[in-house]
Amino acid sequence: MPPTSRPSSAPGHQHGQAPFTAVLLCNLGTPDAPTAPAVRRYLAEFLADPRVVEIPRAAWLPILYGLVLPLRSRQSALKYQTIWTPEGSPLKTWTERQARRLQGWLGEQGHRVRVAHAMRYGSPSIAGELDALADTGADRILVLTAYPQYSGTTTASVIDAVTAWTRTRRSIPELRFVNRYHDDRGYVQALARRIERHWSENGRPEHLVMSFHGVPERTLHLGDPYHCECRKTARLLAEWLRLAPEQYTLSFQSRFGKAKWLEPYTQPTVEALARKGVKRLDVVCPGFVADCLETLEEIGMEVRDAFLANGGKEYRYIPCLNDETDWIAALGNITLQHLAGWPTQAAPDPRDLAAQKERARKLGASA
Ligand SMILES: C=CC1=C(C)c2cc3[nH]c(cc4nc(cc5[nH]c(cc1n2)c(C)c5CCC(=O)O)C(CCC(=O)O)=C4C)c(C)c3C=C
Ligand SMILES: [Fe+2]
Ligand SMILES: [Fe+2]
Repeated sequence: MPPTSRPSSAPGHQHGQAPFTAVLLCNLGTPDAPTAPAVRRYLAEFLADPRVVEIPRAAWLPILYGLVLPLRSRQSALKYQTIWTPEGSPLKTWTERQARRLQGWLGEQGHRVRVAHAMRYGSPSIAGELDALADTGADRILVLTAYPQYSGTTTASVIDAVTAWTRTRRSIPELRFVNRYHDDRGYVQALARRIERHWSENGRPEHLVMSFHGVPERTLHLGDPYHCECRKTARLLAEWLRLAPEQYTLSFQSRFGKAKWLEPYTQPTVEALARKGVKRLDVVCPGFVADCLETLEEIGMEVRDAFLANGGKEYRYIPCLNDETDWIAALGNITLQHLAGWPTQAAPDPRDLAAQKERARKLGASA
C-alpha cells in the first residue's frame, strides 16, 4: 500500500475513494450582492443566531423582523456599495484567496491536504462544504476559523454549525477545531511585519490605534475570553513593534444595538486623540484577518472622517493580513500544529488511484 493512502475501512471513506485530510477555513460571511434584499437575507441569518444576539428569541425576533432588518438592510447595502469590487465582496474574495494559497503553501511543504473555505452565514455554507468534503472521501477535517481571538459570538457559532452538520451524517469524519491563535508567534509577527512595511513606505505615525471588533460587555462578565485575548494580541504586537504604552491604544469598533459594548469605542477614541493634538494617526485591525465592510468602510472611511473633522491631519488605515505571504505561512504552521498526530499526506493522488486500479485489475484477472 502506498504510504499516502489509508485503509478503506476508515470512517467517512466512500467506496472507490482514497481517504484524505481536509482543512475548512471558516469566516463570518457576507451578502451575495450590495443590495437591500441580499443584505437582508444575510443579516436575517446572522442576527437570528442565538450566539450573536443573546436575547430570548420570543423578544428578539419581532424586533429583528419589525425594526432592524427593514432599516439596517437599506443602510448597510449603501455601505456595502462603497466597498464592493468587480469580484464581489472583499471578505469573500480574500477568504477564497487565503484558502487557495494555504493549500499551495501546504503543498510546497509536502503536505497533500485539501483546503476548502466556508462562510458561517450565507454561501458557501459550512454544511455544504462539509458535505462536499465528506462525500469525496475526507475522513479527517480540521476546522480553522478566521477569528484569531475566541468569542462565543463567532468561534462557538462555527462549532455549532459544524456539530449541527454531524447530526445529518451517518459516518462522521474525525473533526478538530482551532479555537484560537491570538498569541501565535507567526500571526503576531505577520501583523508586526505588515505594520512595519507600511511605516517604511509611509513614515511612522504619532500614534497607533489597534481596533478590534467589539462584543457586548456582558459577554466578558459571563466568561467570554474574547476581551482578554484581544488585549494579549495587542500587548504582543506592541512588544514586537517596540511601542511604549503611550504610543498605542487598544479600542473596540462596530458597536451594534443599545447595550454597553467593550470599551473604549474606536471612533470616540480617535476623536479624542485628534482633539488632544495628534495629527498623524494609523489604525490597524488585528482581529480581522481579511478586509471587509467593518475595516474598509467603518475604519477606512467613517472613522477617518471623524479624525479629520476633529483636527487630525493624516490618517492611515493599515490593511488586514489578507493574502500576505507571511500570514499564509503562519496559517500553514497553525494548521500543521493542529494536524500533528493525524497523517497529513493523504490527499488522493491520481498516481495512487491508477496503481490501485491496476492491482485490482491484475487480481481480477488472476482469480
Ligand atoms: C472579528 C470578529 C467578529 C466578532 C467578535 C463579531 C461580533 C459581532 N458582530 C455583530 C454585528 C455585525 N457584524 C457585522 C459585520 C462583520 N462582523 C465581523 C466580525 C465579527 N463580528 C466581520 C468580519 C464583518 C464584516 C462582514 C462583511 O460582509 O464584510 C454586521 C454587518 C454589517 C452591518 O450591517 O453593519 C453586523 C450587524 C454582533 C451583534 C456581534 C456580537 C455580538
Ligand atoms: Fe460583526
Ligand atoms: Fe460596522
